[in-house]
Amino acid sequence: MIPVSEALDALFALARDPGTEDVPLVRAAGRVLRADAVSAWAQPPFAASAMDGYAVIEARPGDRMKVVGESAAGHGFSGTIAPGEAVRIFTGAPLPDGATRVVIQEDVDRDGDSIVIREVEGATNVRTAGADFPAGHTLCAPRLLNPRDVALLAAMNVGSVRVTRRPEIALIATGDELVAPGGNPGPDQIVASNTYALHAMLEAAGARPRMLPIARDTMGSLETAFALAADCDLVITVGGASVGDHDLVARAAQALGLERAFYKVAMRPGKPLMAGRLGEAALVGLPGNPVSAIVCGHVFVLPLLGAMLGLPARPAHRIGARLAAPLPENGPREHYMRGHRDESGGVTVYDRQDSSLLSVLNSADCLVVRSPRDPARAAGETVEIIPI
Ligand SMILES: Nc1nc2c(c(=O)[nH]1)N[C@H]1C(S)=C(S)[C@@H](COP(=O)(O)OP(=O)(O)OC[C@H]3O[C@@H](n4cnc5c(N)ncnc54)[C@H](O)[C@@H]3O)O[C@H]1N2
Ligand code: MOO
Repeated sequence: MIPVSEALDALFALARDPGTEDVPLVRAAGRVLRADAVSAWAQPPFAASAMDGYAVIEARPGDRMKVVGESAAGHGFSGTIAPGEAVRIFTGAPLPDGATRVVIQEDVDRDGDSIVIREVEGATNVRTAGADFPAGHTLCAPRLLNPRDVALLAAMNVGSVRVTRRPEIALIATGDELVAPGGNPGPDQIVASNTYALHAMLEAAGARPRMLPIARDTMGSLETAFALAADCDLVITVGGASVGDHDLVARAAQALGLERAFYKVAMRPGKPLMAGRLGEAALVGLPGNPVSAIVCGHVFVLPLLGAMLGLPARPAHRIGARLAAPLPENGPREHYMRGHRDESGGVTVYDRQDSSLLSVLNSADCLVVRSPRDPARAAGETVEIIPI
């Protein structure tokens, strides 16, 4: 058994770049930017009014000015303003040449084609050219693009971006006992569940998961499944990873030339995790117990996907949290305990931690990480959690 950190490093070493593609901006959120995006222009590109009012060259209360034209958003004033003149102006409109401030219309009395200034604020109500960002402003790669990035890229007049291609990831549930959800389980059968969680997690994290037919516990069925996954960047099997007579995944993969990186990790749940390289693809063999597979999804598969996408190779993000109830001493394996947080952020772990209990995982909102042999912890102590 190897420690979790070693297993993660071995997984990162298996990550290969799936290449890049260009996508229009409406498809960019959630993708990883791979080429710096540079703005060819400044924003705003011209000095603009921040308010509706009158553009003037300085002003004092009591000044009377002649209104010589109008500047609206999209239709500027073409002339130059002179002392004693004002231009009617609206929010977002270009500031006329020569103007230095905008007096808001609430502070002005209009009298035919003249105005009389009643009050002058401290603010000029002018957005200078480039006040938001200058020409050359750059969004640096690599970066996981969020909706705010997309807005900035749009303002930068970037219509499409170069991003990492979505890795193709095969999901292979294995086991004679499994039927797909909505099917008709026989007397000794159950419904495959964890591959559905993994599919959702991978899709949300930027991959293109491919749910393959459930493989039976035979070498032939497993080899067929691997053949269907031959063009994938990553192949994930679930189940058949342990030491039982019907646990054939490693044997089938080895027959196809698997170069194994590791087998068995000192963690709970997830001990019988296996990984290696199978042809051009990375292979991760997850344990079958539903909670084990999903915990390994958070601890190993999502960080591996992040590395494949070109993001920094790092473990699942952990934060500190206060224990709302005590914890017993931990055993020899790193433990990822299913827990939940109350309104004040205090964490309690569930009494039942068996790795078959999906209903407990479903109630949980975090994994409390216990290092090997972590001593008993009192309520109020801080522990590390992975929000899920
Ligand atoms: N003698 C030993 N037995 C076991 C050990 C061990 O060290 N020595 N390890 C245990 C641990 S820990 C785990 S985890 C499991 C992992 O076993 P496998 O990866 O071989 O998984 P299976 O035996 O195929 O299935 C385990 C369990 O999970 C159910 N399952 C499998 N796939 C799915 C799926 N896609 N959706 C829902 N449920 C699934 C399966 O029916 C079993 O109940 O081994 C322990 N045994
Ligand atoms: O490691 Mo198993 O994944 O404890 O149930």
